[in-house]
Amino acid sequence: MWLALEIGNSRLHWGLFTGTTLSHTWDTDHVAESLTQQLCQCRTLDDLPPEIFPSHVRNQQIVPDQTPHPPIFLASVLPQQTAIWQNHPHVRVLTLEQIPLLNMYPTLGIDRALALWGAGKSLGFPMLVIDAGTALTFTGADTNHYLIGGAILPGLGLQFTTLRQKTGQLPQVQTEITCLPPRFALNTPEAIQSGIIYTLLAGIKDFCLSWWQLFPDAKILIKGGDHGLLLKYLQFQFPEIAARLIVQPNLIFWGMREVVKFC
Ligand SMILES: Nc1ncnc2c1ncn2[C@@H]1O[C@H](COP(=O)(O)OP(=O)(O)O)[C@@H](O)[C@H]1O
Ligand SMILES: CC(C)(COP(=O)(O)O)[C@@H](O)C(=O)NCCC(=O)O
Ligand SMILES: [K+]
Repeated sequence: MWLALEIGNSRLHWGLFTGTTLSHTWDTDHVAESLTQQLCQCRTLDDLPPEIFPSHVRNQQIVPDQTPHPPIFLASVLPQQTAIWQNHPHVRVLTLEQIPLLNMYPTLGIDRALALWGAGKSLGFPMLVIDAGTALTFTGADTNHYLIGGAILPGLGLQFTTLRQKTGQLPQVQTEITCLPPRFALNTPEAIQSGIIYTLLAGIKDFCLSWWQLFPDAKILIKGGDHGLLLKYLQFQFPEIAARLIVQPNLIFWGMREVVKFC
């Protein structure tokens, strides 16, 4: 048994594996430094505090009582959180060197590399992964596992939040709406929704078309906290693109499973 922990910019993503079988996933908030001591002293899974091992997972009784603390394989894009976890006796920090993708650059996010590796190994290369997380990223590799590259932009939630935080009179607006706003809006909330959502959708469409120009018929997978919303909006606006995207929220864990096999 082992735990997979991905530390993203918004939250922690957990996976519980038995061998290569992913049995449970859950998300938690980032960990406060004050919890570090307590974490280091946990000897069994049950010792883990509810902030880490929430009751809705614990109550499923997926692990017998007194199960020794399993190793935690950690992939993080947040140095402050890595610092909190890396001295934990059960934590093993994964690095880019362990991922067999070719042509990676040193500052590539390990979340992007792992998701792409997991997607490609499971469903075949060429592969493009769209991660609709805090940031929205595109990351692609060709048939030879050679990183073609990608792009990074503020994610859906972040676009709304930044607009509010960095302006004098723009409100926080709902990211979740039941139908698309009018393109040319006559009130502030809908003008913000129109601007962010239509440009994001046009951008996603453009990246997908560019990918299919390079690799006709190649797969595109989508994941991340906002994948559901973006896909829903995409279905309204560009249904033919939406129909070709494959949803797989657990790509990171697929990638970690591939890498951990060799640890
Ligand atoms: N329960 C939630 N907590 C935080 N963010 C959420 C939640 N549900 C959806 N989101 C959306 O998901 C985005 C973060 O995506 P996620 O993949 O969890 O992030 P990361 O991997 O970067 O930590 C947020 O910007 C927000 O718009
Ligand atoms: C682009 C990211 C911020 C995405 O992080 P996320 O939104 O998934 O939390 C992260 O992958 C990162 O810090 N990357 C380093 C730069 C790069 O990949 O080129
Ligand atoms: K992520």
